[in-house]
Amino acid sequence: MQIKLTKLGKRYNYDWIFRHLSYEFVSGKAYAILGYNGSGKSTFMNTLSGSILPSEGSIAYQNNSQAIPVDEIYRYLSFSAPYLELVEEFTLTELLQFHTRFKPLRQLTPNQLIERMYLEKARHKFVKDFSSGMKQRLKLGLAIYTDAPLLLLDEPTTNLDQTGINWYLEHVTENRKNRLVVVCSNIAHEYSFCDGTLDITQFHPVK
Ligand SMILES: Nc1ncnc2c1ncn2[C@@H]1O[C@H](COP(=O)(O)OP(=O)(O)OP(=O)(O)O)[C@@H](O)[C@H]1O
Repeated sequence: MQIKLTKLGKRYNYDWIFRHLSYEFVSGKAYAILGYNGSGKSTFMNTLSGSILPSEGSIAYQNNSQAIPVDEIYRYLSFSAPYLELVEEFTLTELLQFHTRFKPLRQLTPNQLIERMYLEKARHKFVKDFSSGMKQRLKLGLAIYTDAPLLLLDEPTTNLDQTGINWYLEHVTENRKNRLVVVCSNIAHEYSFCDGTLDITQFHPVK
């Protein structure tokens, strides 16, 4: 997966969130999008995922040298973010059955994923009854272990304790090979494994 951004800009009403942003993301590398709260990291991530359209400039996606139109890019990505909801009315087993109908896992069964997330005891529990840390481990497990060449992680260690943070770092680093990984963060340990950084504040328009 390769993503080329050319003079990309996004504004809400009269406010430019970022502008004149040209950058290239290449497969096999991990990148951190940095910036303080409210600086535009999530807006950038949502533009990258194709869920919001840029106000100016362009994004070109390529997978195995084949151009992917923006309205198809959702097929190639997995995404975890605090603002993306799990289907809470399902039990864990039902949720995994549902998820894998749309997106396959990376060479493991739903049962093996449950074990890898240390959620065996919650197999038949409704997701709405999970603790916030369990929900976050589930979101990350689904994103990291979905077979997609583009992995997008916004604030990945939200609600995780130190054990959960170590778990995230172990699994994301084990599963980043041959993929493009983009992490939005302002916490150093979340992106310690990244090869490149992009500071979104450098693309704020000068007032
Ligand atoms: N739909 C929207 N309409 C208008 N303004 C918006 C909208 N979404 C985000 N914004 C504004 O865009 C700016 C950047 O928000 P964004 O959520 O991208 O920042 P962030 O860097 O991800 O913040 P945080 O670290 O707090 O998650 C903020 O000023 C926010 O109010």
